[in-house]
Order: sequence, then structure tokens, then C-alpha cells
Amino acid sequence: MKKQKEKKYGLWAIMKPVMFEIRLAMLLAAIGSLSLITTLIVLSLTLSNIMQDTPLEIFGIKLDLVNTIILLAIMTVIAFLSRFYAFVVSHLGAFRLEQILRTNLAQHLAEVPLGYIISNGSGTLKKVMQNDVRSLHTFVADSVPMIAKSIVAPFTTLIVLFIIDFRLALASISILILGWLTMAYAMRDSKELREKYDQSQNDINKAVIEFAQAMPVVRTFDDGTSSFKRYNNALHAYKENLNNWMRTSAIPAKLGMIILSPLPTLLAVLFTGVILLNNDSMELFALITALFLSTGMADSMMPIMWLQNFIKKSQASALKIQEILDIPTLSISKNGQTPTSFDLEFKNVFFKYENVEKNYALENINFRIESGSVTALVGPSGAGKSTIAKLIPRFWDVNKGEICIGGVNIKEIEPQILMNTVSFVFQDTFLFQDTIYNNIKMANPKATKEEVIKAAKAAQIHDFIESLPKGYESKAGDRGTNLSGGQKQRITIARAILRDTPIIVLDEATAFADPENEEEIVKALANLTVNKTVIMIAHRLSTIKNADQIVVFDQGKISEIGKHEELLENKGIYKKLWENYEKASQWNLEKGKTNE
Ligand SMILES: Nc1ncnc2c1ncn2[C@@H]1O[C@H](COP(=O)(O)OP(=O)(O)OP(=O)(O)O)[C@@H](O)[C@H]1O
Repeated sequence: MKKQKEKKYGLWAIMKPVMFEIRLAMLLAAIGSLSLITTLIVLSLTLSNIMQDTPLEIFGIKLDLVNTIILLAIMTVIAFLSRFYAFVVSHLGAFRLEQILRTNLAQHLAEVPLGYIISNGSGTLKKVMQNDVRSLHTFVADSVPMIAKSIVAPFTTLIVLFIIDFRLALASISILILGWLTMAYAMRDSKELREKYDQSQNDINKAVIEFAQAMPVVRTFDDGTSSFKRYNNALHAYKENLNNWMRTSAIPAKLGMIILSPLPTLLAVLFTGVILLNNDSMELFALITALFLSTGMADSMMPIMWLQNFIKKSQASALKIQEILDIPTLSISKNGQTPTSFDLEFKNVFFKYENVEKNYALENINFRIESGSVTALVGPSGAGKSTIAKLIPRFWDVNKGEICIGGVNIKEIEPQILMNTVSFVFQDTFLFQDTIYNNIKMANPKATKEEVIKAAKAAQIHDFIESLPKGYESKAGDRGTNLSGGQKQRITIARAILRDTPIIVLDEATAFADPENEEEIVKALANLTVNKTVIMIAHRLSTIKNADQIVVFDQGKISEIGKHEELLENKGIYKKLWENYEKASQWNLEKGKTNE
């Protein structure tokens, strides 16, 4: 089972679509390494020809100076070309993988419940789509040829060294072993030390963010001592951990790196070789070849260590990508139906958030909203009102029961048709980094300029837009024109008016309730909701007195349904909410008077 999971989730599993490029790049890199080793052998032959003029003979061909130079040129070209093309192929594979992963992620995310994206935050998804995909790109582009090289080069070199002279081979291996042991000693507590270091770095990041985010509070309530102290303590802990890490591993690690650099191996082979030459128990050619090869072997040791880290990091990125690709998608009906009337009905609906073990957020919900009527959802905080609203456009799917529009289960309606049937006006509005005109028009790309302006007028935002220096061409979004919350909301109301869907879900705004804005928002909403089926999450009870139906929620269940007067007579939760609301309004009124 575990094996199966690893098979599906490993780093190599995610790279399956570009396995051809990966294998080809590895093969070319391996040929490159072998040709380089051969080049070094031929180079030493050339040198010994120059020094001794007693050419070797292989398969009847005399390897004299001219022949070795020709061979040297050929091998150098092969080594260069194969290494060059290994990188070309690995880069092509990397770009293709990046494109495949981004497309797959985007297609998959378009089909997962929108609720998942909201709960996890688009920032996290953006990080995976950008950073993690990028890290796999780098892995395929740079590490794949390196992996082939770091396997082929040391092993082939060792074999050749043993063939040339086992004593020289042992001399170079002994240096490598010494280097590895020193590195292992340096790394003995590295996991624990790294964790501590990472933790202290995280603490600093948190303290910096807290310090910056809390600035308004700090400026008002704190002279900076306590928040700055937390930052300072985190910095101190970081410095301690870094020093500790350096003290324990820095010296042996540096020593290990020096031992594993080419020079010590070169010296060991040279020293052993000179003794053997003096004893006449070795050819000059053998010593020169061994000197060339052993440096190359030491040279390929450092990338092996660096690669281990890189593989671990890429493995983590692959897992994050696979986790997203594993999120179940919304079921999409094959023979989609189109509702012809726009009444809405919740039938025995049960719903539980994925990340919550036991409690249902909604239990056994039954209610019906007639086409063209206004229904208000009320209840204490956390009662389930927003959840009801978000189930209608399938941000999530219900666990049991069904939600029907015009008698058709919303799961049977094609997503595009459902989108054209229900629109949302939320409190936290989202505007794209684009012109105000395009921000409204996106609701209906076929709309004419006149229609966009008509919608803006109905949403009570036209005059404001016209008053901006660039009018409808002014930029909205984070880096755009400074828009107040109420103005942003009226732009989204204009969007919804232009979309003109038969069902509208409204999360009533309370945040921007300064009297002028409120009046305009109320007018805009009135224009939006004419002749529509409206579901409204109501925070200010005064606005829902005239609703056709009020559904009162408490702890995920419906506790009452009725009109305002009926519910007051019931003496239930609604009556209490109403009394509290009146008290609060009274209090505001009195406060207003005192201020005057
Ligand atoms: N994304 C989520 N993941 C897990 N639980 C959630 C999530 N969103 C809401 N809940 C939980 O579901 C329950 C209903 O929440 P919901 O937001 O629907 O209430 P609400 O009546 O709209 O509250 P409020 O008036 O404060 O907005 C609450 O217990 C809440 O903690």
C-alpha cells in the first residue's frame, strides 16, 4: 500500500509525462562523462607520447602523437556536443513539464469546489502554481544531467583507475573516504540543528509580520516596547542558533570540503605515483592518466551532496502539486438540464465542512423560496447563513439531500448555466487590476458600452466614475484608484445588474454603513433585485421587515420560518434578535444625541 502511494506520489511519478526527455538527457550526460574520461586518457597518452615517444598500440593501430591528437579532437567534440545537447534536452523537458503541470493545475482547480479555494486562500495555491512548479522545472533542467554525471563519472573513473593501477586507485579512494567521514561528522546533528535554525527563522518572520501588521495598534496603544521586544528576542534566538550551528559544524564541514576538493586527491596520487615510478613498477602514462582522472572524480563529489538537498526539496514540491491534483472535483452531469422556473428549494440538506470531524454545519434543512420573492436568512453568528448561501452556486456540494432550482437538482445543471442563473454580491468584493469599465463588463462580455453605463447608473456609481480624471478607464484593484468599500461594492452591484441572473444571493453590507453610502447601496440593491428571486443574509434586521419570508437559523438548524410579525408572535430566537437589534439602535440613537 505504502509502495503504491510512493509510486503515485514520488518525484519521478510527477515527471512521467517528460520521462522521454529525462532519459535522453541522462543518456547524453552519461555519454558526455564517458567521453570526457576518454578525452583525459587520450590527453595523457598524447603527453606521454611527447615525453617518451614510445607510442602504445591498440587493435593494431599505433597511437602516435598525430593519431592521439586527432582522437583527442574527436573525443573533445563528442564530449562537448553530448553535454550541450543533454542540457538542451533537459531544458526542453523542463519547459514542457512546467507547461503540463500549470495546465493540469489550472484545469483541475477550475473543477474543484470554489469553497476549497476560498478556505485555503488563493495565496497558497499561487505559491504552488508558481514556486513549486518552478522548482520542478529547475530540477529537470539542471539536476537531471547532473545526476547522470555524478553516477557515471565516479564509478567509471574508479574502474579505469583500478585497471591502470590498483595502488593509485586505493590512494585516491582513501582521500575520498576521509573526506566523506569528515563531512558525516560535520553533519552529525545537522537535522536537529537545521530544524532549530528554520524554527528561529520562522519566528523572526512571524515577529516581523506581526510588528508590521500591528503597527496601527502599536501606534495607538503601545509605545512599541512590547512588540519590538518580541522581534528583538526572535532575532537574538536566531543569532544564537546560527552561532551554535556554525560552532558545531562549520570547521569540520569546511575541512571536509577541502579534502573533497581535487587538490588533496591529486597530491595523494602524485605522491604514490612518484614512489611507484621510482621503484620502476609503473609506466609514466599510467601516472599521468591517474592524475587527470582522480581530480575529475573528486570534482564530482560535491555535486552529489548538493543534489541530495535538491532532490528532497523537489520531492516536497511534487507532493504539494499532487495534493492539489488529488482534491476531488465537483461532479458534472453529462446530460445537463436547464431550469425553466426560478424557485429554489432545500430538501433534507445536510452539510459538513471537510476539515471538521463531527459537527454538521447544516442539518436537515428544508425550505422553499418562491420565484420572484425575497427571503432573508437571519440568526446568530456561526448559525450557518453564509454556508446556505455558498451551497447554492456549488462552492461545496451537500453531503445529503438536494438543492433544486425550478425542480432541477443543481448537480444536474451545467456549471455555465448555473453561473448564468445565480449571482452573488458579497461583502468582501473583488476587483481585478483592470479598468473600472472592464471590471463591470466582465459580468457580460457581450454587453455594449451603453449597457455597462446603464448598469453603473442603476448601481448608483456612474456619477462617481465620471468624476474620476480617467472616468471608466480608471484602474481599479489593489494598485488602482483609491476606492472606498462602499464604492467597490456598488461596482460589484453594477456587475450583478449587468449579469442579470434570475436568482441573486446577497450578503448584506454592514461594513460601509455610513449614511450617504448606505442610502446609495440600498438604492442600488433595490434596482438589482426587481423581479428576482432574492436570498439575503441580513445583518440589520430593519432591512428585512418587508421580506416575503424570514428563515431563522440556530446552530446549523432552522428554528423558525415566517414573516416579521408572525415571528415576533412566536417569541422565539427571532424575537430575541429583534429586541437586541432595537436596543442597539436605541443606544446608537442616544449616543448620536449626546454627541450632538
Ligand atoms: N471554511 C470553513 N471550514 C470549516 N468550518 C467552517 C467554514 N466556514 C464556516 N464554518 C463553520 O460553519 C458554521 C457556520 O458558519 P457560517 O459562516 O455559515 O455562519 P454564519 O451564520 O454565516 O455566521 P456569520 O453571521 O458570523 O457570518 C460555523 O460553525 C463556522 O465555524
